[in-house]
Amino acid sequence: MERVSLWRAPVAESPVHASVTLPGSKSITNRALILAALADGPSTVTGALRSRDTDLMIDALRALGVGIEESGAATTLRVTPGPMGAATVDCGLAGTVMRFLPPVAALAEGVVAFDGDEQARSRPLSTILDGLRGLGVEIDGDALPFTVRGRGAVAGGAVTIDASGSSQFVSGLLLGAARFEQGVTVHHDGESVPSMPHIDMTVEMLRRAGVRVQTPADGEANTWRVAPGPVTAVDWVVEPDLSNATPFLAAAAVTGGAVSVPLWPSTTTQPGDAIRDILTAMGAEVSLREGTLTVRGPRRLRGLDVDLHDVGELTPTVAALAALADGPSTLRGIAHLRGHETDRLAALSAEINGLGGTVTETADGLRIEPRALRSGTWRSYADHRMATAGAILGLVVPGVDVEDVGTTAKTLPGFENLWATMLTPIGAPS
Ligand SMILES: O=C(O)C1=C[C@@H](OP(=O)(O)O)[C@@H](O)[C@H](O)C1
Ligand SMILES: C=C(OP(=O)(O)O)C(=O)O
Repeated sequence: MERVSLWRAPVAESPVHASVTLPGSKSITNRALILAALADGPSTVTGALRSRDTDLMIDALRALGVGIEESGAATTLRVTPGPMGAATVDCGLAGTVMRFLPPVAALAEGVVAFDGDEQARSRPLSTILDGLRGLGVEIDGDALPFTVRGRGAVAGGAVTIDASGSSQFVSGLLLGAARFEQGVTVHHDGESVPSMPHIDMTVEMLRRAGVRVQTPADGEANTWRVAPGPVTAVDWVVEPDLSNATPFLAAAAVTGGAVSVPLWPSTTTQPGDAIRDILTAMGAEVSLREGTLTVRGPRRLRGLDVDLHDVGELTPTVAALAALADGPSTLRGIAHLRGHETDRLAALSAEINGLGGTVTETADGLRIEPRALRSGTWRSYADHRMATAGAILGLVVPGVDVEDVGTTAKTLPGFENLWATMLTPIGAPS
């Protein structure tokens, strides 16, 4: 039987005081790579995240025929578009790869075969594959593995999809659409679309690349339109990953310490920015001064009732915080998390309850009653954010063994070292 590695989450012996610099955003990096691959000339991506999800994107684009070279540093990439042809794409467990690349593959001349991790085969995908079929693309399959029969051109046009399962269905269709003959008009019909800031990120980056985009804010409800036209090469500068900053900020909140994250953008479409309001609502003191975000933990962490529909990515961090609060919490609006890396609602309730907590799943979220937690194994389910949630609990619950902490490499390689450095008292030898 395969042995799963266990990582004993370090306990914070005293309130955590640290400054933590985070690598680039996964979501911005993978969008920049796609837009650079479709651009009318070479682009650079500075501050790119290098992690499993972004390296899978790089490998896939290279396989399609795009030139991607490191320029001086691994985080500075020079991207040179080229003729795209037949390729094999490994999506791993990356939603951004499995949903953003099929429209790009449709523009290649040749068969592009997609596959990914076993666990990725159950992530929702048919919405975007059917959407592409509606735009004239030939695809075999409805989930991983599937094949796109690229013909070097896509007709494009209007398509109606139900994107209530993932914002990435909308983002994926929009990102490639300037290169479709008629562009695209995506109309959403269904329950509300989650993770809207991520669609705003897509729109903002398309506009920065000179693409004309209409959004529901321009008047037509639930409708996004991308005009056909060139994608301008841009020198992208990637912001730090604010979602990956949240476990570190949570460390201040649960230990009554102070953690700073430099280079916090003053305005951003990253959903991680919402952690400021969430931690404030839980009683922490949060300040953003001269580009550095600082969280000072409260003496008592309050429970909260919060709708995370727009920022579902933050749920594992918020659930860990809630499990350590002094009153009950309700996290709502996140039914779509059942289709994330794992069913995060089931995983969070099983694991917190496994440590003695009281968490119940609701139709669209979690209800968390704080309890004194005890030691135990914390399963990660190949989910980077499950692993970091276990690390947060382990700061104050001795004896939490996180399974497969290496899964954090999906978006944050070297997480354990960053975590250990955060816990090293300032001035102590590291
Ligand atoms: O477009 C993106 O970069 C992302 C969109 C969101 O997906 P969902 O809309 O499926 O939640 C988010 O959770 C994911 O981590 C990244
Ligand atoms: C949902 C997530 O990832 P993905 O991009 O694989 O959907 C996430 O990072 O929380």
